[in-house]
Amino acid sequence: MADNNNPGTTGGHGVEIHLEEVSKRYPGQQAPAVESVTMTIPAGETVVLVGPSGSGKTTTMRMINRLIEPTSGKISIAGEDVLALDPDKLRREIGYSIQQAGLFPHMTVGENVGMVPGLVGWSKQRIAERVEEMLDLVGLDPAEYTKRFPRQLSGGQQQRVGVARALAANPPVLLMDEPFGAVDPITRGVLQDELMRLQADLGKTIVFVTHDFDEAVKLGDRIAVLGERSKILQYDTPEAILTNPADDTVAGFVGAGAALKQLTLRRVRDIDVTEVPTAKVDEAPSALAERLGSRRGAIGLVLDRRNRPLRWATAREAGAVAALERAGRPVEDSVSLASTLQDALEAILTDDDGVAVVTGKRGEYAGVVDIDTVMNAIKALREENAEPDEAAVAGAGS
Ligand SMILES: Nc1ncnc2c1ncn2[C@@H]1O[C@H](COP(=O)(O)OP(=O)(O)OP(=O)(O)O)[C@@H](O)[C@H]1O
Repeated sequence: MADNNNPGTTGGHGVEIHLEEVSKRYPGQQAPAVESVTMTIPAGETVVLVGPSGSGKTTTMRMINRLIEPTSGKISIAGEDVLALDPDKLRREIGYSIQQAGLFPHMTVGENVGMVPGLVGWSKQRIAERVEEMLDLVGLDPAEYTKRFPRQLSGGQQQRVGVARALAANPPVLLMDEPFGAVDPITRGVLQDELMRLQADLGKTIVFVTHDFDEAVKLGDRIAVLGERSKILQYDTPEAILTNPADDTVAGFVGAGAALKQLTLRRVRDIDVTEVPTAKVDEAPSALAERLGSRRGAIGLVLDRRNRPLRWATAREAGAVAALERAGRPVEDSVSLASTLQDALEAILTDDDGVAVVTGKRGEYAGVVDIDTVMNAIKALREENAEPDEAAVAGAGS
């Protein structure tokens, strides 16, 4: 599976994983921990398993690399029967990263990262290059960290090394079991962003276990919500689960604020921004006042010579100054087209007039968003993810 002739970071593209009626009954247990799970994890996607403690997430994941042997059922990776492979060889071809990084304490960072490439017979030279490349990839300076021991790193740094180690032999599949569970929320957010950035380049097939639904929404192309014995309660995109939970249990797990969580899935560029009257800073104040007209409370923007937003002003405020550079109040905050709708909402809620200015790549004015814009986007999302039969009814007239 792993393409060992390709030491680059873009080889080892994801492959499909398929579980067919997979069950696990631990010795001495009455009930199975996992009962007859069937699911396909598409090549190159990140699938997040979420569910309450004890639902069997870890057991399900560990059966994929046979750290736990299934009692019955079939598992294939890229069409190959996993249960027919040598388990040691299998595990070297699947990246694995766990909470608290699981680094070997008596080995240096470099030795930890280079371990699997060493086991599969890479030359010393190639391993050294790979270690350097991997540490770079996860944002650790190789010169500073290669020779350190895990205990000489922060929790977040250890997690980064854990990810570097999982990726080192360029596996097509990565299994991640609550990899960011042991770090503080801020570091966790940073590590999640880094994983998303990495995955955009690498296109691995990632199976990720968490009990944090927000993490699942952020990272997953698809989410499998698991109930007892790993029963799949819903397996769908984050949008679909948020807008249309399959049953009350899923709804409970999604939790309060499902509509708000959807706001992290959409970017400002995905919605229709609106326009307000504008004037360049060296125009006469009366020009802006005229464009704003007599509508009470209407607000416009003063732009600098390069079209960047400078100040908010009403017609009255524009009329009260000799030059627009002193009209109204400064634009303190803006969101970009790449910002999430959640960021936009936050900016709207903290703005005195309830509007957020949107800027493009070079900071140029691109429009504004207000609460109506965001509400319309939520409505559109809801319609997009309506039940199939609702959609059929809606579409029947056309
Ligand atoms: N080695 C074992 N022997 C017996 N029972 C086990 C063993 N490992 C796990 N179990 C049981 O199997 C069930 C599923 O455990 P598993 O760790 O897969 O759940 P999980 O969803 O990952 O939970 P958590 O979120 O708490 O980590 C639990 O009831 C657990 O007690």
